[in-house]
Amino acid sequence: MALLEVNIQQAGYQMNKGTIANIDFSIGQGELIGMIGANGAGKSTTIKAILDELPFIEGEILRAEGSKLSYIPERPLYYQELTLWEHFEFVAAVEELEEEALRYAKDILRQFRLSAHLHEFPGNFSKGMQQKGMLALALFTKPDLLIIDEPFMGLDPSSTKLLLDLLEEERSKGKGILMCTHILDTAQRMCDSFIIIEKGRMKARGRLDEVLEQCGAPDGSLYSCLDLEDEEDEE
Ligand SMILES: Nc1ncnc2c1ncn2[C@@H]1O[C@H](COP(=O)(O)OP(=O)(O)OP(=O)(O)O)[C@@H](O)[C@H]1O
Repeated sequence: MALLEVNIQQAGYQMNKGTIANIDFSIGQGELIGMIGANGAGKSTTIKAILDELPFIEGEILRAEGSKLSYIPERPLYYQELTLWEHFEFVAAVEELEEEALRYAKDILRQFRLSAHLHEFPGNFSKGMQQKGMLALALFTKPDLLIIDEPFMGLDPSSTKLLLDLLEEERSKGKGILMCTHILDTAQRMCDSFIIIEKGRMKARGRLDEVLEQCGAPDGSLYSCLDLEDEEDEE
């Protein structure tokens, strides 16, 4: 079976008031899916539904038995009283990870040029450093399924390149990845398939040529799929 099957009839922040509706897709091994949509379209809400963090959901979210999920939120979240490295030790203890996982963590942190900051508090890091720390925390647990909200936010070009390489490596090992991003040209190059969300509904789903066809722009790009007028301030 797929790593994740999502079938949301309706879900939202208030009982019986759906912010998102009719969203269904699945993620298989080695698949990288891009979730695309304007600000306020419902991408983060869809992720919250998958993580079972919404007060109200009608539908079904099925995970492959025993599969491990890592989620990287849009805004980095750290424990105030722990240093960067203590976060890794804490997660390793809670998840009963082998010593090998901590070695892998050190390797990712070195590549992200965070080795000199292991014993500092992430609350004092720059935005990009905080984001890299979160990415390393998600990756070192070796999840089967990775859900990432805006992974490129705040990353400098070399960190972006490194992240792209790491995601590619994870995918080649059979991991499934769901990524929300506004960086459309990168998404278009990297992702196997796309989910286009507009006003809380799934406007299109499939490979690039399929979503472009469904958006009525067979010769366009992902930009053509976004109704750029569809911002939250529209009444
Ligand atoms: N905690 C919340 N309570 C009530 N409504 C919310 C909450 N969070 C988001 N919403 C609303 O749900 C709708 C979808 O928001 P969501 O955060 O899913 O958008 P998004 O596609 O992730 O946007 P962005 O690209 O800006 O991150 C918006 O109208 C937003 O105002």
